[in-house]
Amino acid sequence: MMKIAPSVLTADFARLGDEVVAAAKAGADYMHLDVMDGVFVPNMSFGQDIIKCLRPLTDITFDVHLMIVEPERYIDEYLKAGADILTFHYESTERHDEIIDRIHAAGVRAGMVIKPKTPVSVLERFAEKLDLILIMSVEPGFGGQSFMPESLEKLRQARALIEKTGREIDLEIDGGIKSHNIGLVAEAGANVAVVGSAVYNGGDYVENIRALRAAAGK
Ligand SMILES: O=C(CO)[C@H](O)[C@H](O)COP(=O)(O)O
Ligand SMILES: [Fe+2]
Repeated sequence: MMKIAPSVLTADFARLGDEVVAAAKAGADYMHLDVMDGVFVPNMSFGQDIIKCLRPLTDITFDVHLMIVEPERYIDEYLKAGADILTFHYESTERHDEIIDRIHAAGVRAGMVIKPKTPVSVLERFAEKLDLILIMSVEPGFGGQSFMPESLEKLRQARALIEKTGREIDLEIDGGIKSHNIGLVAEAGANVAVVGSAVYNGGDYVENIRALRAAAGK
């Protein structure tokens, strides 16, 4: 079953709480929260205080995607704010093992994400302890970009890596996912689809999520 993780990046930030609750009620599996610092990516979004305010509004799984340099500086803040899955970029730090261990020590699931130009092979030495692998199918920083088809091969490689571990690891895809390509990413091995604009940019959220799930074909 494909999990749908709406990204609030293109939601109405003036009504952020309502937007999160609406997607959760519309049948989302995870809520994908994109944190950007204006340094790791050329854009800023929101930080731990906003997530802390959203936390009491819903019990949906908070899937936090950190796009910040040296995430080791802020990990504890996001753990306290209520992340259920905390995912950081391979490219953003040199302290990968320490970060994963600190996330696990808080009883939270740890994820690692790679940008489009980073090969899946960098994940090999961490796969044994990751709970989620995230493949970016756009350059991180902005919602509403087009899906990069090269990421299908990376999904296949990441799925093979996950199978080698014999562990249950979510394989998530993020960027440009719509009804017309969600079936392809499902076939390539993704079991979690981040969907920003296809949920929040118009239409009814229940219908948008239902259409994506149907198009995923699983
Ligand atoms: O991490 C992200 C961008 O860096 C977002 O999660 C992603 O872009 C979602 O938006 P859309 O589905 O509109 O592409
Ligand atoms: Fe994201």
